[in-house]
Order: sequence, then C-alpha cells, then structure tokens
Amino acid sequence: MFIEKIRHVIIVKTAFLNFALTLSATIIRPLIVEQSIVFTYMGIFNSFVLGCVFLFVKKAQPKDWQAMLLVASVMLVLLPIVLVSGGNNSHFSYLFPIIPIFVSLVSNAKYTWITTLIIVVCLLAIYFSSGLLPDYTYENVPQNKTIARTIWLTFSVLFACKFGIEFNRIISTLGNKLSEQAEIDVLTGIHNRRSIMLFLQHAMDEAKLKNTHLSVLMIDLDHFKQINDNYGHLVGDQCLRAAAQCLKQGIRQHTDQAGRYGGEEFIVVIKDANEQKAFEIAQQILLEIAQTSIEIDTINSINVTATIGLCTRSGDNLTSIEHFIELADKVLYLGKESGRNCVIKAAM
Ligand SMILES: Nc1nc2c(ncn2[C@@H]2O[C@H](COP(=O)(O)OP(=O)(O)OP(=O)(O)O)[C@@H](O)[C@H]2O)c(=O)[nH]1
Repeated sequence: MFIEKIRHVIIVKTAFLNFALTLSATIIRPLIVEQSIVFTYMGIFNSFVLGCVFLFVKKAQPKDWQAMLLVASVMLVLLPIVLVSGGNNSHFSYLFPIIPIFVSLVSNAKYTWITTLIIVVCLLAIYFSSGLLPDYTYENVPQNKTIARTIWLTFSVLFACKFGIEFNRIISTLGNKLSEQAEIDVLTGIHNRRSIMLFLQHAMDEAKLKNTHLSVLMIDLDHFKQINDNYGHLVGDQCLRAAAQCLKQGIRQHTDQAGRYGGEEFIVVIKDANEQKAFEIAQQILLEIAQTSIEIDTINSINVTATIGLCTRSGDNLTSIEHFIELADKVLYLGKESGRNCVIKAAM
C-alpha cells in the first residue's frame, strides 16, 4: 500500500510536469526560435490533453493502469510532433528513452517490456514513414544519419528498459528485506511484537465480520531467570530459540501465527477454531517445549517447560486486542500459581 501511494505520487507529479512543460514550451518556444504555426496549434492541443490527464490521475485512486494511461497520453502527443518535425531526427525523439524508465518506476517489468516494444515499433514505423509526411523544421538530414539515429534511439530505449527493470528489482529486493526485518524477531526468527499485534488486529476484524472464533495463547517459559542464572544468557537465548521453533511447528501453518511478545513471553493467534481445538494446539505446544532438549555442552542438556493462558472468543464477543490479551495473561498467571507447565482456559 505504501509503495502504491509513492507510485501514485510519482504518476501525479509526472502528469503535472508533462502538462507544465508542454504548456511552457508552447508559449516560450515561438518567442525564441522561428517555427511553423503547426507546432503552436499542436502545443495548445497537447497541453489540453495532458492537463485533462493530470486532473484525472490526481483525483483517481492509486491504480496500476494510471501509469499506462499517462504513457498512452504522452505517446499520443509525442508521436504526431515527432512525425512532422523530422521523424527520428526530431529533438522530441530524445524523450523516448525516458518513458521505459518512468514505467519501470511506477509499474512492473511486464508493462515496461510492453511499453518498450511499442516504442521500438514506433521508432521503426517513424523511420519507414519518413518522407511521407511534411517536415516543418525544414532541415535536410542525410539518410545515413537518420539510420544511425534510429539505431541509437532503439538501443537507448532498450537499454533504458533493462536499466529500469534491474533498478526496480534491486529496490524491491531491498524493500522486501527491510520489511522482513521489521517483522521478524532477531533472536528467535519468529514474528516480533509489532507484527503479531498487527496480525491479531486483522484476525480480530475478520472474526467480527464473519462471526468466527478467535483464540490467543500467552506462553511464558517457566523459571527462566534460573536458567539464565545457572547456565548463562547464551543458553537462555538457545531456550528461547528452541521454544520459538516449537511454536512454529505446533501451529497450523496457513491460519495461525506465533510471535515473541517480549522477554520470555510468546503469543500465538489461532483463527477459525473453537476453544477445544485451540486447547489441543496449546497442549501440543506445551508437550513439544517440554520434550525439546537444549544442549548446554557436549554431554549435558536441559529441558524447559512453559505455562499457557488460553482465551477464546466468538466474533461478536470481541472487544479490543488489549482486553483480549489481558484475559489470556490473567489465566497464564493462574497457571503459574497453580504449579506451571499447564494450559489454563479463560472462562467463556
Ligand atoms: N537469555 C535471555 N534472557 C532474557 C531475555 N529476555 C528476558 N530474559 C530474562 O527472562 C527472565 C524472566 O524472569 P522472570 O520474569 O522472573 O520469570 P521466570 O524466572 O521465568 O519465572 P516464572 O515466569 O514465574 O516461571 C529474566 O531473568 C530476564 O533477564 C532474552 O532475550 N534472553
């Protein structure tokens, strides 16, 4: 959504720039250079078209096709001008290589290749139609120069396409890595608090809408301070990683999610399951944690246990995530008081 918004801003700004530059050139150019009146008429028409496109994309919601609409409008105003100002020798044809770079920035590789292909076909068509249309610049360019410029332009457009796609690929790989890092807890490799809270909020909205069941498990490792004190923080960290793996394996992969809530406390969100099913998942997790041995050296290993507080609510009984977590937390501490290594359910 964030990327889509940035792309929309680029599209709107480019649409405005197209309009402003065309209008300015239409007004200023006749004052500086001597030119045929045809260009002034074309400039007025083009400014009108580009102005309308700008107003349209500014008002519309961010959508993929807006980039293509902008490209289509630019091609629509650019092609006739290029055709009557010397074809591929026209100064306006220098604008062609910018188009694939723009498309790659605001759209995807598929649209960039399609646009590039259309431009290359246009360049060839312009070359073969030269001589058929009047040249209002009245310049006499030798045929070999026209051929050379057509070849250079074609390669520039292809290079711009490849460059734009590669640049975009690097940016999106970096973006994916960054958002992954922003969602994952560095120590355990499962979701961090921010990410699991977001998941819980979405799951809650969904459960309210469909009136399905939703459960949270608050999981706290038992006597973890003692493990740290007796074996050191590195062994403590190993226990946290092992517990996180047990959570990952214990949940249903496509519906549920596990995250680190903070310190030695974890949270699991279970969607579309009644209390009994959530209780079975919790017990399975409890068993997995208790059965996992953590090596402290080549000979010795330890086992940790956990206590789980379970809260299940149907969609119409859900209030806020804070309240939901508080209910699970309360029964978790009841579990601690009643001897640990158990699952306690909150009253429905
Ligand atoms: N190794 C390690 N320890 C952590 C980390 N985060 C929190 N802790 C430790 O976790 C311990 C939590 O201890 P307590 O809150 O007293 O709980 P507990 O000893 O598990 O006791 P109960 O929860 O009552 O069973 C503290 O010693 C923290 O220093 C971490 O990232 N790594």
